[in-house]
Amino acid sequence: MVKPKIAPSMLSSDFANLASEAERMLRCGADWLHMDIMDGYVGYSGSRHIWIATSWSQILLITVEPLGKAGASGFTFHVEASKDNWKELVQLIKSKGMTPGVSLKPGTPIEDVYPLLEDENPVELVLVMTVEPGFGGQKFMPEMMDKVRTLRKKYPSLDIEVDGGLGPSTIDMAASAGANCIVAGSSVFGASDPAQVITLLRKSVEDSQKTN
Ligand SMILES: O=C(CO)[C@H](O)[C@H](O)COP(=O)(O)O
Ligand SMILES: [Fe+2]
Repeated sequence: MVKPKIAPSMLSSDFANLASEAERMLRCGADWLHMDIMDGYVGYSGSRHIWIATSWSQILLITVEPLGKAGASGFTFHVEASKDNWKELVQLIKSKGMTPGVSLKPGTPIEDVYPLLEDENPVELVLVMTVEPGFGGQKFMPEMMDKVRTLRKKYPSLDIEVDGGLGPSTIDMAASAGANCIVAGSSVFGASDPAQVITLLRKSVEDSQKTN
C-alpha cells in the first residue's frame, strides 16, 4: 500500500517568512513541502514567482542543480515541457539525489506519461494537475479523477499526486480515485487550524485505501 503524503503548497504561504512557514507546516504534520517553479510557459501567471528560462540548459542550471544542493527530496517536471529531454532530466535529477516525478496539465492525456513510467530508468511519481497550473485558489476539476483511476489500476504502488483545489470538500474524490500524495495550498494556509486540515486529508486517503 502506498503511503499517504500531505504536501502544503508554499505558493499560499507568507513569502516574507518562508522558513518559519515551512517549519510551521512540518509541525502541523506535513510530510512534504510543495514548491512551484513556473517558467512562464507551462505555468502562466500573475504568480508571485515566475522564473523565465530561455533555454533547456538554463532550465537545468537554475532549477535542478541548486534544488538538489539545497536538499530537495524530489523534483517533478512537466511532461509537456520535456518531450525530447526527459531521459536526460530523469538522470540528472537522480544524480543530484532527488526522486524524479512527472506532471501533466489537465488537457494532456494520461498516455503521455506511460513511456516515462515504463522506461528502464523510470519516474517514481506522477502529478495529475487538477487545475490549470498558475494560481492557488482555483476550482478542483473532478473530471481529472479518470486519469488518477486509470493510473492507480495500472500502477498499484506508484506515488500518484494531485494538485489544485484540494481541501476538505474535494479530498474524498481524489482519495477514492487512488491519489495518495495530496498538495493543498489555500485550504491549509487559509485554515485557522492547518494541523486539523492536514489530519483530515491524510485520514481520507487512509480510509479510501482500507475500502479499496
Ligand atoms: O500548482 C499550483 C497552482 O498551479 C499550486 O500548488 C497551488 O498552490 C495549489 O493551490 P490550491 O491548493 O489553493 O489550489
Ligand atoms: Fe503546484
